[in-house]
Amino acid sequence: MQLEQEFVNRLYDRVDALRGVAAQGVEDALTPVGNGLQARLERDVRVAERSGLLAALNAVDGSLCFGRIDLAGGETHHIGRIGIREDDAEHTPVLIDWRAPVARPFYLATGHTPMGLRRRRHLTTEGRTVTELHDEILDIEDGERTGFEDPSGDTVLLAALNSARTGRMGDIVRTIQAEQDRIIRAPHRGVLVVEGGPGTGKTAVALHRAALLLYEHRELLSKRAVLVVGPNPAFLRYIGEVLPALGETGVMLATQAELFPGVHARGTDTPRAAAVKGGEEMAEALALAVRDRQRLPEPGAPLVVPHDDGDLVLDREIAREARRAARETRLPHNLARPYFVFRIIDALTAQLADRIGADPYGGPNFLGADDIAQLGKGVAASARVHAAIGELWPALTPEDFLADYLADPVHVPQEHADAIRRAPGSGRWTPADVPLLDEAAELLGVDDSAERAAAEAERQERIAYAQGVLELSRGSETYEFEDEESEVLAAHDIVDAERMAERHEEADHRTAAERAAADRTWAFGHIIVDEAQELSPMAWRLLMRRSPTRSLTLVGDPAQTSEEAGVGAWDRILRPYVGDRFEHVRLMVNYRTPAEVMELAARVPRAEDPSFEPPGSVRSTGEAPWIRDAGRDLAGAVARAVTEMTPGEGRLAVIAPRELHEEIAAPLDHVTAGAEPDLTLPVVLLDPRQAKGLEFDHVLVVEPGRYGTSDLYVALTRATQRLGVLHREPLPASLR
Ligand SMILES: Nc1ncnc2c1ncn2[C@@H]1O[C@H](COP(=O)(O)OP(=O)(O)OP(=O)(O)O)[C@@H](O)[C@H]1O
Repeated sequence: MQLEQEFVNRLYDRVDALRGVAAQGVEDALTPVGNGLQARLERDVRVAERSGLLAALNAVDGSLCFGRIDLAGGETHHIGRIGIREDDAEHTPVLIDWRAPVARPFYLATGHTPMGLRRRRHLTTEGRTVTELHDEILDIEDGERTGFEDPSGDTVLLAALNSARTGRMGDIVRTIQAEQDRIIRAPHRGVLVVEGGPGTGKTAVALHRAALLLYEHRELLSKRAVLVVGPNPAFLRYIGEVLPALGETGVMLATQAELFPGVHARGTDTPRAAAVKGGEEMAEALALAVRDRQRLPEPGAPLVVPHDDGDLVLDREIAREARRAARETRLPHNLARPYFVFRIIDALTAQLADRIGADPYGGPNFLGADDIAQLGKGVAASARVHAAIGELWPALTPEDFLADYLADPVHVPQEHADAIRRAPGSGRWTPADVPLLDEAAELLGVDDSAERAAAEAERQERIAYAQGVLELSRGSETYEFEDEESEVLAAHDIVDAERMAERHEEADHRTAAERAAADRTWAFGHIIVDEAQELSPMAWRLLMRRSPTRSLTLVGDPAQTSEEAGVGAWDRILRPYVGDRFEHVRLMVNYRTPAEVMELAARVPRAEDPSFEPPGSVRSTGEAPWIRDAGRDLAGAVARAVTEMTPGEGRLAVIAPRELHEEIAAPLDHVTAGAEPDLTLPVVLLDPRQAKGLEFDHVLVVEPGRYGTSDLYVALTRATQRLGVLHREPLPASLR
């Protein structure tokens, strides 16, 4: 113990030194470096790099080192959250990053396959103090004993599983199990589907896989960022500290509702509406609806546009020809629009020229090319002409287009249209609208020609300015050199005005994750989707657009699926995007829910599928879950149960249908509830959907008769210790 403590002391000395260097580095980098643009740019890069290092060092404080492996040859390696090297010429490793290949036997070695190890040691620390050691002998021949032998081999794992919950998920680097390690390190670069029942560590594994990918492909991924998509904001907050604790910060966490920049979708849909909006058919329906917005005047009813030189007649033929030409470009609606506009203006100009310059005796038109160009300018400048064009081929934003579409949904069966119809201006965007907005944005495209023109104008201005600077530098040369070959290099010799202007453009200092959050067309380096079974086909279309390289880890459990639009079979989801080039792995051991609780929970899916088998629990508590009739006073019964179950340490969740929340919360002190409850408080009130992916020491499920099968299964599998069920209404058959 003493030796390990000395090692840990040395380690923290080194960390403190590194932290000092990093902090100094940031400070140095922040001090002014003169006006040189290159120097400024380099400084910004240094600040970003060094503060990243500083953040990583700060994040991993506490249980920095958690393991040691002793090799048969006598070598030993300490394993930790990040790698640390000595300040010597060789940069000798002192602490091995858990992700490094050298660390792998720590997770995989067994008595059967010792992988060259004699011994594996788990170090438990509190702050910087070593409090426990647990050794496993992996070489049976080895007679040496340390006095810290752990005959069961899983004391550290069980302690982690039994520890009180904090309301925030922790990392599992100390105790990653072999089946999990294989998934975390799966070399597969494409789509990996991780399936497993409740509590099998799917989320933990996916996050550690992200950390591993960031470690192995740092160069690429720190530029492209990793996106983690989860089912709700509470869940994202619950898992939000795992990657920073592993020293990784280049990650964007988002729910579906946040995946269209500029829109925060807080509205709600009926389950039916969400299902329809999520259906594949919507892609085709929206595409057709966009085409519908490319109109022609009715036959025999041309648009007549008053113009200084006489009325212009925009008839069906002119519009049809312009529309054909614009559609032929195959560009999105807004980008094809200029082609439509030009054709119409040309046709109307020709019409005007014919009228004005026509020779009454049938000779050639009187007007020359210049006259016609002049007429064209007049037509192009006419607001009325543009208004008429706008009626036929309007410039559309995704938001306006979708609001119009939802007011009167077309190209879907009548009953679907009825389910999603929404009066214009009523209601807020919903999560199910987000993939539709994204689809619309794809179909419409952004005609940024105006902004680009403005940007170009600004660039020209900068060039002109730079030109001025260069002229000045020329002017200030000494006369002696004026007529000779200059021997002095001046600014204008090295840079031309354009390059100088470019250098003046402001560098973008945001992190990749920040830039990604603001950019709808961002291509992420890797995407993790938790509770992936919840996503609709339309949501998959959105995500696949954000992952052109198809580098994804998908996590899910079909038995916990609740959304009507959720697609059961991975194959059906993925085939359109990657064919059969995806890997599918399963986790089989439940680390969360004790066997007693699982036995009860499994009755729910089994009522529908008698062959259903849940994952096996790794531990049991000896405490059976209870089911009680609450009598008349449900809220009172809940309050009594809460008092009885509230842990000294740890967290209790009351899971109840939303419509009962007000009644239940009334007699409870200090309960947190609502759309974004604070999971770090001792008692939290959730509806079944909010409970997805979360876990608590104790769980009280209220009125289970009102839940769907999968929601009830989710609710019953959230506890790490005790489960109680309270009901006033009849129980579902599976729990009777
Ligand atoms: N190897 C491990 N060591 C310690 N704890 C672990 C390990 N694997 C999983 N756990 C713990 O088990 C619990 C369940 O893990 P996780 O939430 O990742 O499961 P899940 O499969 O995503 O569950 P669900 O589908 O029910 O949401 C977490 O507290 C996690 O930290």
